[in-house]
Amino acid sequence: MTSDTPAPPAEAVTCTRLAYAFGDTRAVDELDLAVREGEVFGLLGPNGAGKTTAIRCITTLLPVPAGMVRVFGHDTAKERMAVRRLLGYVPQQLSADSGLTGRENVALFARVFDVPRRERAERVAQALAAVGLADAADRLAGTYSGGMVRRLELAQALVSAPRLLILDEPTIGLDPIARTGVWEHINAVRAATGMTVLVTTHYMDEADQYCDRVGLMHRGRVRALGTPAELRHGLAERRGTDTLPTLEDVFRDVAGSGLDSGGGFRDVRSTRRTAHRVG
Ligand SMILES: Nc1ncnc2c1ncn2[C@@H]1O[C@H](COP(=O)(O)OP(=O)(O)OP(=O)(O)O)[C@@H](O)[C@H]1O
Repeated sequence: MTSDTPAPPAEAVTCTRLAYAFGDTRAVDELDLAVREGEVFGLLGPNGAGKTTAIRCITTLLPVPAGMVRVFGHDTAKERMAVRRLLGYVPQQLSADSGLTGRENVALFARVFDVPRRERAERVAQALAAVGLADAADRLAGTYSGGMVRRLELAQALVSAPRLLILDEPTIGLDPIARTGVWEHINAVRAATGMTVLVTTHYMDEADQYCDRVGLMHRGRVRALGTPAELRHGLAERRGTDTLPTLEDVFRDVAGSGLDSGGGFRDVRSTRRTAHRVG
């Protein structure tokens, strides 16, 4: 490569033929995926597509029985601790404690992730401010709204200053205003730090609006990959239509009839009801 050729973006996450099965269920089926450094990448799919299982392999919470996963070049099977130090993870399950204040919750994560003691108080305050919770920091998390709880969990993941932030369904169960609030804070932090964000969602409209690129996952594999605009224009061209299809149309096109039997997007009943569970 000559010196004036720009280097291709480094890969934050690389999955090569990643497979994971629960008994006879192939949750992840030879998945190939590359997330570029600095992008917001959306892994989209209906319930059961294999998104959470893939994410758990990437975070090292599940082993990699077949294939390979690398995070910033580190093999998750061989360098588990190195990988864990690079990432912040907000799981679908509640990770905040209702009996602690927002500040105490974030401080707990700062201790677990070995943030140096002398920096802790400032880093905790910065993480809370980054998600708009500075004023509510000393209230019990049990008094927070669903959107505030999600932002608190975001602060918990951010306090270790990760290079890769992984969010599993960050807006599930939230009302539209709270969903927008969560995304605005994710974007602001990304813009300020340049961190890579890998997010799973089944909300196609959010992915369209907030993700740089998306991978449409169905039955354990990514079936289409690109920017939301590329995928939508690609389908319009294939159909020879002037009306721009939605990302959900694209998904239905690549998943075919299998989508209806496997669960669509509109009938997803899964609501996290975060505030209720914290309270
Ligand atoms: N612990 C488990 N034991 C058995 N089967 C599982 C387990 N976890 C997931 N599965 C199955 O693996 C497949 C993929 O599930 P996964 O949770 O990864 O999908 P998902 O796309 O994240 O869906 P959701 O949005 O509902 O979380 C599904 O068929 C699911 O039923």
